Amino acid sequence: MKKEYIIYKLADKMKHSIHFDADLFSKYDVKRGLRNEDGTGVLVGLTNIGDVNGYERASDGKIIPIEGRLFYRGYNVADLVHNAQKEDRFAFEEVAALLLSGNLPDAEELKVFTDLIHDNMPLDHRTMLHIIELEGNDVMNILARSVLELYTFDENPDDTSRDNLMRQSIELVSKFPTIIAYAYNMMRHHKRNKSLSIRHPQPRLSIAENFLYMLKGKKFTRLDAKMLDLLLIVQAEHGGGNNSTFTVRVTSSAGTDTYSSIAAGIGSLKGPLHGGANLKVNKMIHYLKDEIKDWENEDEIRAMLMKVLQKKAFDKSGLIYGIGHAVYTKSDPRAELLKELAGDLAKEKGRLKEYEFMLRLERLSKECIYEVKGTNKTICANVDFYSGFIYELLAIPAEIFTPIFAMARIVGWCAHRNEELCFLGKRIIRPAYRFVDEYQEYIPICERDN
Ligand SMILES: CC(=O)SCCNC(=O)CCNC(=O)[C@H](O)C(C)(C)COP(=O)(O)OP(=O)(O)OC[C@H]1O[C@@H](n2cnc3c(N)ncnc32)[C@H](O)[C@@H]1OP(=O)(O)O
Ligand SMILES: O=C([O-])CC(=O)C(=O)O
Repeated sequence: MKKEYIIYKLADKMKHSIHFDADLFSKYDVKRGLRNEDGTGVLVGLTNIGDVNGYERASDGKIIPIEGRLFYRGYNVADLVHNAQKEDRFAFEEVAALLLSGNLPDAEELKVFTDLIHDNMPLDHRTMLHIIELEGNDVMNILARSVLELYTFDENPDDTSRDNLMRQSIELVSKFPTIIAYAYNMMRHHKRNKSLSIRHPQPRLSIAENFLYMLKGKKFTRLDAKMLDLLLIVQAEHGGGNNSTFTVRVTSSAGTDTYSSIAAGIGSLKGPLHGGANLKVNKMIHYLKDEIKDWENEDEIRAMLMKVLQKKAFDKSGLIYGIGHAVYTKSDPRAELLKELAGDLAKEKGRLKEYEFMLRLERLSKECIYEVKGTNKTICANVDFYSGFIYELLAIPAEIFTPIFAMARIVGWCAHRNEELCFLGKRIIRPAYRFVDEYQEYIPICERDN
């Protein structure tokens, strides 16, 4: 047998060994995807960090859809965003301090915390050299690789005491923007022959400004940086159950080091059903803009969306990216905030026609999903639907849409890791899988005929 053939042979056998009768799930009361029968998440923990509200329960236990609300340490995120806008200041650092510590910092604490972030933004020259030397073709993978490497340069990497965890958390929040900006610039240089710029972070700039500066020098406005700051705030945390944060909690519960756990979270966030959806939305919108001749013709839009849902168009997954959510029903509060911002920005940049096309797509996608899936769950646009459009208006390249999500979510991941490792009564996370195949008698190799 040829070596190449063994791959196909093993894969073919695997095809038969991964089949389960659909009725086995209900027979054994399996919580597929850790979901209850009504689609809500199985309760697996307690947290003091984020609160994601997407529905209420009627007295008969049925779900009542509501407008979504998101709280960080008990504060409504919409209030945090609107106050930052009203006071015309950058607030991602303040939100990071709040999420990591549990308290809104006072002016002195915030200043010292921000100074500490600036101190930690530069990379060890070996990390920087490895980003340049090893190159790479995906910023999320380069980010994960660089985070794993930080273990080597940490003098106390395995210590899970509270002080050490907080030090590591602040260092990670500080270093993510630098790694992402350098990784992207290196990739651009390598893949597109563009000049390579390594700009050092500047001490008096906010994280959002510093990131844009490291990415593209002085080619950004204060308004651009304020938009990015708001995007970072709304993506910083989303409870313990979202796929990447849960990954961080699961790996942390085994007692592994911070860098291994965070690298696992990055891998999860990259998935197109989770944070990677922002890149998919961007590609999907470009595809639809090219394929649909008249952006105002609802029949034409509907027909194309139906093709997407029937796996005949776009990536043939049958998904309309940026629509649907595991918790939210009537609305994702982050999508609502971003929709408003996208409208203002589109007007300013003369791209209202595209914005109106997005609004139309959002409305018609929901209608088409109801029609095709026959689901009675109320669905809405999620945070990823409008974030990519705003990044594009800010001239941020698509390759770093998901990495920017990671730059924000590193805060939530660290807060949850620290909670998982420090709460009294913690347990290693270990759910169960029921074996449903047949038990076999061992067959000596000379008697097998495959
Ligand atoms: C930051 C974030 O992670 S936000 C989410 C980003 N992800 C996306 O935008 C990807 C597109 N959306 C989806 O895949 C889903 O809506 C998820 C993964 C976000 C949530 O999944 P679930 O909670 O399991 O979905 P839900 O129970 O509401 O789905 C019911 C049915 O509608 C389908 N559905 C839900 N959303 C979509 C969608 N956007 N396109 C097509 N079908 C959809 C489901 O596949 C399911 O169909 P099935 O019963 O035939 O399998
Ligand atoms: O909560 C989820 O399942 C996904 C999500 O929106 C996030 O992580 O921001």
